[in-house]
Amino acid sequence: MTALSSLDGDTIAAIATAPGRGGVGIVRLSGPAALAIGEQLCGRSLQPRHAHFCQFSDTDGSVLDSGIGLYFPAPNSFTGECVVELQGHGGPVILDLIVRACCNLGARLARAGEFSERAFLNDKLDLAQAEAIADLINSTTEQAALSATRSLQGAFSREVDELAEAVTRLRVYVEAAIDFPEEEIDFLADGKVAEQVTALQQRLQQVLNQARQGSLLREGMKLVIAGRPNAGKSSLLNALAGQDSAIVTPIEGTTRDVLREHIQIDGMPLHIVDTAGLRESADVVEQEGIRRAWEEMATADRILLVVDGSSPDADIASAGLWPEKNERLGAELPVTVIHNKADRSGRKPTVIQQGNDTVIELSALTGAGMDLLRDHLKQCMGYSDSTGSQYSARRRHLEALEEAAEFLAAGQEQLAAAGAGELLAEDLRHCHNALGTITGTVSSDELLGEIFSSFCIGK
Ligand SMILES: Nc1nc2c(c(=O)[nH]1)N(C=O)[C@@H](CNc1ccc(C(=O)N[C@@H](CCC(=O)O)C(=O)O)cc1)CN2
Repeated sequence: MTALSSLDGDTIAAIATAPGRGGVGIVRLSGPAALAIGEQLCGRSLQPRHAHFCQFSDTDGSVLDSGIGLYFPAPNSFTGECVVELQGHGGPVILDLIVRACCNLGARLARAGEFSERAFLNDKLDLAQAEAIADLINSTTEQAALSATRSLQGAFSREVDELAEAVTRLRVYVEAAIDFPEEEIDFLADGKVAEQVTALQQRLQQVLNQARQGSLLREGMKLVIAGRPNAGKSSLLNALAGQDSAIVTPIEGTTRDVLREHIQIDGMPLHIVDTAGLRESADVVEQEGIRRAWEEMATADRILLVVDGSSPDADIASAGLWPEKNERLGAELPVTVIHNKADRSGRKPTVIQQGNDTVIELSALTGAGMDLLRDHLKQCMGYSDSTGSQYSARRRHLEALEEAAEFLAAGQEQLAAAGAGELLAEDLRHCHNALGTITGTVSSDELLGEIFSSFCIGK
């Protein structure tokens, strides 16, 4: 882990614009010596927040480039430190020369994410906002980009902070009640503490639902297509992807390895994995493909179990996989059974709810029923394109929210079972800490290192 959780007083430099060629390229300096280095390079004094056109000169006086010098005095800058931008021409060689000149004057090369990390450590951004910067830069759909912008502007952090404050208020009340042991039970009942915990749980659930949607936009849903050979798995992949990415033949066992496709359904990113047909096989290559199929299923957000619906034993064929599935992956798997080949079975495209299982009749060949499947997948993931996501979120945030919810539930149980204020107070404290890891009021060097080192250099 290289990232530091404290500021080291160094002045850092890096190219802030994308690698490669562009009209303009920016070298950014941040730290106490940024102004001195910037003024030396620009050969003139820099007024705060003024764009100065100047020649950027090396230490030996030779002109490297001409461009704009821009000075943001601390603390009113992106990092909260003294920042100087040298906006030159966007060529990789010339920008490297400018960075090198900065380093010759006392700056050092910035690590990945170090500008954002400094902005975080100087309280310019909280952790969720800093993560939103990376998510904005890396977003692949319009929806994902706009929700990352909302997170960057603090929409998600505000919700989390409000929750954390409400948890603290309640904890303070409960702790005060503990200080009066003989009246504790009354205090807890009078304050309607149980009701307040329930209200908190509901609010947390709302934030969690929003965050799930936001995380989905970033991470995408993993959909694994599985089933017996020749059920039409690859045709289903092609129908979803809208192109012939999988080789479809009538020969059993055509897909021997896993095939991956990335698509989006109304802005919801989907990682589709097509797998080898599940059957007993003596062929070692096929066996390996089948082993990988099970491996992919174990980490799926949803499995589409494809069955040849035109075969008289369609139901048996799907049921036939279950003992094996339960044995290998456990019973709690998100599965949708696809009765494919509706064009041959003559059944109408429909969605049927069978207990916990959903069965969809469709034809990957003609496309009949594919819309039902797409709607079903959006529904499964709680994705609605009409509302869009209010903000972006990461898996890390979901885990923290889930942990916070578990502590609230545990606290609620303590209260119901024993009216025990102390245990509730302790659960509320843990709940608060879990929420704090989202915005970074609670963080470790390790977590910060992990987050910022995955940013690009110059960010
Ligand atoms: N040229 C340039 N463009 C850029 C950036 C940059 O660093 N340089 N950004 C880099 O990511 C993004 C914009 N983000 C920024 C965030 C804060 C401040 C800043 O100076 N904040 C001060 C002053 C605020 C004010 O005057 O209202 C502050 O917060 O105190 C600048 C850029 C995108 N565009």
